Amino acid sequence: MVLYDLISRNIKIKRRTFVALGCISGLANALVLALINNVAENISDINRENHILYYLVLFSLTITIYGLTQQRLMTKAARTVERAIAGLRVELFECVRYTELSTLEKIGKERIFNTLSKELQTISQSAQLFVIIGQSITLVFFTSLYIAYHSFVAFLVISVLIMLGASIHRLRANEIQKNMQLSFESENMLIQRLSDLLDGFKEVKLSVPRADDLEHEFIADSTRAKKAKTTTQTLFATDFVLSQITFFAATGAMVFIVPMLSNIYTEVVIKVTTASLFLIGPITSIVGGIPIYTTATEAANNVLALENELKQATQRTKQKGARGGSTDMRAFEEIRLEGAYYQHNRPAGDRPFFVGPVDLSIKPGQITFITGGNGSGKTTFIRMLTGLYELQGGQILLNGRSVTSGELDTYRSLFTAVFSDFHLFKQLYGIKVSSEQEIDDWLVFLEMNNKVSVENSQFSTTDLSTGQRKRLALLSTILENRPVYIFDEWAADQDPIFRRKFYEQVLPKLKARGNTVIAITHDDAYFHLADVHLKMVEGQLMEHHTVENEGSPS
Ligand SMILES: Nc1ncnc2c1ncn2[C@@H]1O[C@H](COP(=O)(O)OP(=O)(O)OP(=O)(O)O)[C@@H](O)[C@H]1O
Repeated sequence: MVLYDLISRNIKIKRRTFVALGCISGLANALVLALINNVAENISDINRENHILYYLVLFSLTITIYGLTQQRLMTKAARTVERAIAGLRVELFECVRYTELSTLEKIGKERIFNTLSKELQTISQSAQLFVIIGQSITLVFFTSLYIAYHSFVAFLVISVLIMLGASIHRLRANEIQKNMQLSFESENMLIQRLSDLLDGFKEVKLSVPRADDLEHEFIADSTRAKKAKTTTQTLFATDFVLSQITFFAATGAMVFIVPMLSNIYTEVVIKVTTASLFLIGPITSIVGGIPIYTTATEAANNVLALENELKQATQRTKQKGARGGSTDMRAFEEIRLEGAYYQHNRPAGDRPFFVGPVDLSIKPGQITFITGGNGSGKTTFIRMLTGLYELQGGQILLNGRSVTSGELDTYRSLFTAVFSDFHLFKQLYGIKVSSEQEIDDWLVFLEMNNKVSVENSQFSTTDLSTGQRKRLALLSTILENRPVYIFDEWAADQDPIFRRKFYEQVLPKLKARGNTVIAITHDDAYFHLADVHLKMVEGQLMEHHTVENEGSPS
């Protein structure tokens, strides 16, 4: 049911149309049986009375009706499921988009990739199965009616045995579900190992022990996935065989048991036996479809679980209706942190790392440098300041007014950043450029005009050195023209000449434009260019003294 609920959540399923088409197709299918039985039984009479053409036309008509309704049913089901999947995909994308960074870090990108690709695909592949199972159930229903019409005892016997077969699967549903969950988790790990291999390809190529170890872990995860899947498939295979045996028992019962329980004629025995044999197709479809249905149900559970986790963090922001992108923040008078605090929880036994409490005031047009040792908390602090991490204590005041969690999206649109682990978007998403000339001028200024051009809001290439890619990331932020610029060790990958240009020309240009700059840097040769110089030591902002007597952290 969870699968049906997920699919029908956002789209209106025309249940009546499906039921009507299913009934017509199932009935047509059962009629084929009745016709064949009838013609076989009365073939000599039919031939004598020249009625064979009549039956042939009826037979052709029945299979035509079956073909048309079945085709329509399958197309409709595929369309419905694909529409639902398309909606779900966008919904999940939106959930990820609106979720908080800390939630994303907790969930892990492997699970998101796996759910958005494989799990949705599994659900999509189950579309035709719904039709086949639904239609098979209809067929079993009509054939059972046909049997009941000829012998109620035969109907009872076959019903009991079919129910017995169905209950075999239910008995082991929990074990199947447990193994499926195990294989989903192992597959998430496999994606992580594969990312390690691809993202860290160079490092892996350089170290045989690392490559061996990685492969060893990959094989272990793969074996775990294989075991879980094999166990599931074995359970399904056993179920299938047991169900088939039950079914053969039902057919056998038609000739061995039913005549003993009731006084029926030979031709009735033949009819109910033929009918029960006719059930083999639909029952095989139903039993054979159970693994796909169960896999799809499990996939639906995984989609829902991920969505719930994402929504818990997202709902609050969305409900309050704040959307950063739609608000154009061009100016601020002061950003003030009061007692700002954030704590990273770490595995049991490890001491949590916290930054704060931080008290700080940032004024427009100020250039602030932040220095500090590795792991001292600079990046965490920047994430707190920019609203990427929601504060666990204290508050952010924008122009004297406290920023609520619902306003974080709007608040975040004050900032643009090139992080140390920056991502260069090939397309300039969400950036409106006033003129092509502006881009060309900046490309010349950043000494990138001979390497890259921008056409249709896209960089002609991003296959560049890290330093060059960083210059393009810088260009993107410049074109965004947000009030506050964050640079996390931006100049670290630049040659000395461009490094100088960054500190002595880019930063002053931004300042002249009225932009505020907060840069994490260790380039002590340029410390004198900062208005404010802060130092992070073990999560505490220290030695925050002014450099040129302009602006000071409070
Ligand atoms: N997502 C996280 N979960 C748990 N701990 C984290 C997380 N991110 C950072 N930390 C821990 O917080 C501490 C501070 O990390 P942070 O990245 O803020 O330091 P940093 O000063 O920017 O370091 P670096 O100069 O090396 O980039 C580190 O000890 C790190 O292990």
